[in-house]
Amino acid sequence: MSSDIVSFEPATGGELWRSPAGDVDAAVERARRAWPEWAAQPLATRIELCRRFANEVRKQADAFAELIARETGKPLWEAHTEVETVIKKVDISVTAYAERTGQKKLDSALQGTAAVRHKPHGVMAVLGPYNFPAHLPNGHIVPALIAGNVVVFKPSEKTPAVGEFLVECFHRAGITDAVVQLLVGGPDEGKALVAHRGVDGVLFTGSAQAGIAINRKLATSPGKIVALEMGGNNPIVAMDTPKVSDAATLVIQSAFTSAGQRCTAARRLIVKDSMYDALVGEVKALASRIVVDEPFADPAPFMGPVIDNQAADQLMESFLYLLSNGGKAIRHMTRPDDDLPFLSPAIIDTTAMAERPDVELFGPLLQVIRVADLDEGIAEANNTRFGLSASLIGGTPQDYNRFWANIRAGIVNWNRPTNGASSAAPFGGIGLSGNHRPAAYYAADYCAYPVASTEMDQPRASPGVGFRDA
Ligand SMILES: NC(=O)c1ccc[n+]([C@@H]2O[C@H](COP(=O)([O-])OP(=O)(O)OC[C@H]3O[C@@H](n4cnc5c(N)ncnc54)[C@H](O)[C@@H]3O)[C@@H](O)[C@H]2O)c1
Ligand SMILES: O=CCC[C@H](NC(=O)CCC(=O)O)C(=O)O
Repeated sequence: MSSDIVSFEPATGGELWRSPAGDVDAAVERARRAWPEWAAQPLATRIELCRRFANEVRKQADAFAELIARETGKPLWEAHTEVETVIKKVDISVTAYAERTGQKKLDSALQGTAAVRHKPHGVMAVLGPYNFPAHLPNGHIVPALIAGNVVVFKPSEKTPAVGEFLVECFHRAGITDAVVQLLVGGPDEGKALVAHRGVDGVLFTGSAQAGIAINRKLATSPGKIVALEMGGNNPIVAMDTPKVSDAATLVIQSAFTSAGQRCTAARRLIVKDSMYDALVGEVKALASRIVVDEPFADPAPFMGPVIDNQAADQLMESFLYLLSNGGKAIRHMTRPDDDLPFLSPAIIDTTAMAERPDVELFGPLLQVIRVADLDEGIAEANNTRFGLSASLIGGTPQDYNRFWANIRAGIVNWNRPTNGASSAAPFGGIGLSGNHRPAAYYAADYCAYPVASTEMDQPRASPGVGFRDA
């Protein structure tokens, strides 16, 4: 018998929400029964219901943002931006469905009509992370529904209250609670859902560790579509620029927005020797001005706590590991209260480390690596098994062309942060960051499969060669 799923407010440690884990078999069976009717609805009806969902979210925007801020610890202003992306996802997904999975027909007098159309897969399991508990699962759920799938959504065990709120908005919009179901649970329920024979697809956002476990589990189930959106060890490479202050701001935004809890956060500032003193000095000065506080504080903080004490402990340990293995602290990681997961933004020069661990340190911890030139910078940036996002700061258009051509990542930017990716573009990485099924605008691709047909309204055929005369 599994125990309750309980979520806590990171900023206070107080209990926020509690419920027993859900029944995986019952949820999948219910979804299977609901699928034929949902898939048979005209596309226009499914779109209309999703638009009503967006309206419901808009009506509840303040309450939703407040809950996101409480359950994740992110500042209220940032939680509001998450709610906005949830709303905007509907229009973007409608356009994406039409553009990427629309119908195509080619008429030919001899062969009839050649048509390409798309069909939904069936029951989609959506597994969500805690850092964007509404926006990222929603980025799978909405395209899946538009394409005609039904959804069993298991939110992160750390953010079930936001998951529940999101699902209730679908229900209030008139999408039944069999078409979008909430499944409360942790990794055990996640594993059971992934392996369930009634599930046709798994749309996962989370750590590389869990994504790899899912990939392994489904190695003998080629019939299930699997989209894995995982983490990164993202580089921001700084070459020469006279705009040091802007460059430093981009570095700070890349590394420390959401307390560094973004898959696209910059983990490594790779900086050309000639820029090192000026840029790192400015980044350090700006980092020391960052306000870290609880989500509703006035003045508003730049960042809140990390998700829980366990995450804070691991980040402190990682900082100390880097420090005791050749790293030089530029700005120490501090934790004012051992009982709460508030961390100060930390910066450490790891140039002298013989072996830098190629892991995702999911928090406000930026490593700095000094390089001689762009070629060394690109080589260092590619020195990772991940490949989600990468930015070049400064340099010339020729430098950016070289960077773009040689960097291994699904998102490559110039004089822009590594994070803050657009929902109107594909969003995904290579290596340990994803399995070549990018989300956001390209989510339409994995929510439906193409069916090719040739069609005539009457049987018409000639026997062809190799027949004797009748
Ligand atoms: N690429 C992206 O789009 C993207 C976006 C946001 C977050 N992330 C990544 O997510 C991570 C942070 O989120 P998290 O800690 O909640 O991730 P996580 O991997 O711990 O959990 C994600 C979800 O998977 C479930 N789960 C865990 N193990 C499972 C298993 N073996 N089988 C099935 N389900 C399992 C969890 O219960 C949760 O719902 C970071 O690594 C971050 O980079 C990636
Ligand atoms: O934490 C990971 C995602 C962060 C965010 N990316 C997106 O919002 C992608 C767009 C989408 O999925 O619609 C970022 O890059 O900051």
